[in-house]
Amino acid sequence: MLFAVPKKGRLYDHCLGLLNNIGIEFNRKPRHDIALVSNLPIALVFLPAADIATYVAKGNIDIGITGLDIIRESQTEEDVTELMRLGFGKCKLQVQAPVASAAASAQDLVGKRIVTSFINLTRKRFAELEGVSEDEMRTQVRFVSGSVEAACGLGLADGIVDLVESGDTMRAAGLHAIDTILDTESVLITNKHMRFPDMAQIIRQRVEGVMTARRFVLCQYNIAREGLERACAITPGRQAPTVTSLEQPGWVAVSVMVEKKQLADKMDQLKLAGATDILVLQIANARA
Ligand SMILES: Nc1ncnc2c1ncn2[C@@H]1O[C@H](COP(=O)(O)OP(=O)(O)OP(=O)(O)O)[C@@H](O)[C@H]1O
Ligand SMILES: O=P(O)(O)OC[C@H]1O[C@H](OP(=O)(O)OP(=O)(O)O)[C@H](O)[C@@H]1O
Repeated sequence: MLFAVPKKGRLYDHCLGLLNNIGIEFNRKPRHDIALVSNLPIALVFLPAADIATYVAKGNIDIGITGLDIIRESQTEEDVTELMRLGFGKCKLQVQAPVASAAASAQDLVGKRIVTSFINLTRKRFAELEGVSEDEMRTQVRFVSGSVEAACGLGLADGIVDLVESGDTMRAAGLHAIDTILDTESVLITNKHMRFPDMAQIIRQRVEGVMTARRFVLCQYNIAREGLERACAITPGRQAPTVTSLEQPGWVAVSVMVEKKQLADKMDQLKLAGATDILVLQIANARA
């Protein structure tokens, strides 16, 4: 099975970390864009993130990781199957204009000059704003391959469409966002005629396990049996809490998965409900 991974850029480190966490072992020789996995029948193919959706859609690659923005821009959503969102590479594709200009909404840029690396999504958005087909639109959309944020300052554009995460690049260029075209993140994709469905399922389950482990912690606490019902309502767990007896009569120990973002609140509530010795343990991996 051929598995495409971004060869550089924003997604590269995240992808290497993920491959490591799902137990994929490989040795990539310098300047080689293909690496055999030693413990599964998989070859990793390192490609520009921007091309991965096309390779997967056409069936030249079986499974891959890329951004949702790239899937939409390459117009491959009909041919690729999203296996799961991966929670990294999160950012927004936004229309931006110079802070010093009069443009306060994307509508104000209709008929003007827009520069972007996302030609198709930009044309679609401005055709919508103009209420005409893309062939009839007045707005001029020009492609540049990088450093898009420089285009307004250099006089090539009245506005740009580019990705924004922290907003630092945009602010440093004297721009501000006036419209959001897409919220994007990394996605694990395959194609409609996947040649190795069993292997894809294994990869999906492993990734799911890693993501669950990142999202949840294991919370353990002791509670008097009469407080158990209230405590279980606070921490119902994914399926149900594990309850074991303590040597101390009338007391039980509870072990339960809790979402990290709710943890502090849940611990406060458990304390109020009479729980003691509340411990929190990291989960290294998980499988439902
Ligand atoms: N600032 C960002 N924050 C989060 N994710 C981003 C950010 N910039 C890009 N991405 C995601 O990473 C993908 C690849 O972008 P990146 O700029 O790293 O590409 P690249 O392969 O280095 O290409 P290029 O040479 O054109 O910059 C994007 O399509 C998007 O999904
Ligand atoms: O909101 P921020 O956190 O500043 O991130 C946004 C920047 O990140 C991306 O570019 P990248 O740095 O990957 O380089 P590029 O311009 O060469 O694509 C994007 O094109 C923006 O320029």
